[in-house]
Amino acid sequence: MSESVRKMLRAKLVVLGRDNSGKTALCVRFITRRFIGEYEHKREVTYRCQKIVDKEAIELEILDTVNKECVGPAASSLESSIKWGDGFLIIYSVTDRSSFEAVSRLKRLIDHVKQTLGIPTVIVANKCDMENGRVVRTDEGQALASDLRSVCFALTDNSTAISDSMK
Ligand SMILES: Nc1nc2c(ncn2[C@@H]2O[C@H](COP(=O)(O)OP(=O)(O)OP(=O)(O)O)[C@@H](O)[C@H]2O)c(=O)[nH]1
Repeated sequence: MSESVRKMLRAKLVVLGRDNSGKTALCVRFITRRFIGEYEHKREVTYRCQKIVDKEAIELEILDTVNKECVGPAASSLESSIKWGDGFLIIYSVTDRSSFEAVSRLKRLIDHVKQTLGIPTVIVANKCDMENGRVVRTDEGQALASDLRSVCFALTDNSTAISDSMK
């Protein structure tokens, strides 16, 4: 098939994680390549953008969720978001242990809803610039990612490192 008629690949990504872990900051940074301090935090937003992945253009839809618990009234909304997604980013803050503990629960829910263990999931350790406030060690993040058969990235959303890793 010629390049011009070839359909563009599409993927739907869902960004999950506890409140204040940095989901929106990460999405905004990914889309705009800038760290922006002021933005709408408490709203679920779907971003659309095109990126080049492995030399191929891909149209991404990125769902930035608001914090939803795996149990209780918000659970069905969380499950709907998971059903919608093709791939997942689970983000925690290295300064907040409860956000780290939420990662396993979210990953288990993804596996349960998708009924398979092979769903692409990346775990993101965020706020690595806040070394003084760190309560989750790097090796804990790596061990968890390995337990959950996921990839783990350490990021800080307001450094240049992220823009390089996310180009
Ligand atoms: N120092 C530092 N602050 C960050 C980083 N990422 C996000 N923040 C800040 O952390 C706060 C929470 O970030 P958000 O992106 O709103 O977090 P969220 O997960 O979307 O939060 P909810 O909307 O409550 O679910 C904001 O004040 C951000 O500016 C980071 O890498 N380093």
